[in-house]
Amino acid sequence: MTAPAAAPMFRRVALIGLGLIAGSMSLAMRESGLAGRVVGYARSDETRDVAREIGLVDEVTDSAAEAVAGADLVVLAVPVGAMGAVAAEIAPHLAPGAILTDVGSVKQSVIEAVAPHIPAGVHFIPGHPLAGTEHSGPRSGFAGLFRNRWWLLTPLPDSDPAAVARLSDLVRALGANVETMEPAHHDLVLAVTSHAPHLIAYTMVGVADHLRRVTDDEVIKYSAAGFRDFTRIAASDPTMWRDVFLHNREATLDILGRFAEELFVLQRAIRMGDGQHLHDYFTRTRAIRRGIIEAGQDTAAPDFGRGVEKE
Ligand SMILES: NC(=O)C1=CN([C@@H]2O[C@H](COP(=O)(O)OP(=O)(O)OC[C@H]3O[C@@H](n4cnc5c(N)ncnc54)[C@H](O)[C@@H]3O)[C@@H](O)[C@H]2O)C=CC1
Ligand SMILES: O=C(O)C(=O)Cc1ccc(O)cc1
Repeated sequence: MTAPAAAPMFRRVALIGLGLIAGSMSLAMRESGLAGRVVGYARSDETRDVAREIGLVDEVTDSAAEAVAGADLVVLAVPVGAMGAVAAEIAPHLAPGAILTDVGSVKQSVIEAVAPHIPAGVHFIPGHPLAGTEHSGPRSGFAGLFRNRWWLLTPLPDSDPAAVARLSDLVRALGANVETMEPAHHDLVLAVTSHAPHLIAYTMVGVADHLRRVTDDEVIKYSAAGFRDFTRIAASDPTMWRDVFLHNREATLDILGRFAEELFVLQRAIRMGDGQHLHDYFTRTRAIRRGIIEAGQDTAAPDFGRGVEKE
């Protein structure tokens, strides 16, 4: 539950894309009266139909232009590879003085794709909630998604501080903690904490899938906790993650290079029977986990058991 708001912070909020993140924003904003009206648009008929059926927003429009007309807050919540095209489509219809933000997992490429389309007088403030699950689609959202999670904003050098403050207030009202960051730094940090780990999980599940044939499905039957955690991550939306890797290429490749080097060192320690090295290494990594728990930032997403509903 988010805290009830005395008065709406935005008169009309337009959500472009109606999946996990937009749906969760809508549910949280409506639950606590943060928006006068929440309107939404998604590209596929099926997603719009589901959103209407479950009452995800106050109104589902049949075009992005209709959704953003008169909105004082517009949120782009589509895969990062689609942000530029959506921005070009809505740009002529944005109201002067509106705040435009996005929730994409990558920041530099989204800024490059979106900013050139945005008319003067509209405040573009890129953002990224560090909150999510492996589920996607209009049925996957829930109001509590952002509670106690970070929401990073990467304002542009000429961003209006009053608009940044207004968006920060909304994000806090959704239950999140706000921090501002340089876009390039964001992309490097997220490559370490989210993007490379997702690729490693995808790879591990792929390896197990290959092995299935030789182990007669035992890797599935006897799935222990470690592997199950990987399968949760590797069930994440293929379109979203394809776009993340293609649009945070350099940072992800840098981190994966470092990962491979470390892996070789550990492989060698195993081959050489160097138990001291392994023990020292695992002692250091355990301290990192403990630090995360102590900081109250255990972001392990619970399994909400929702089906994956694609657009
Ligand atoms: N899933 C997660 O855990 C998190 C995702 N993000 C970011 O948030 C954004 C949205 O992700 P989700 O809500 O998880 O995705 P989702 O797959 O649940 O929803 C995406 C929505 O965008 C719509 N869409 C796709 N292309 C479109 C286009 N060209 N025009 C209009 N609508 C279009 C789809 O119909 C769908 O409604 C992505 O950029 C992702 O990187 C950020 C934090 C966490
Ligand atoms: O489900 C998980 O474990 C996540 O890591 C969710 C997530 C996915 C992508 C993001 O950009 C932020 C958070």
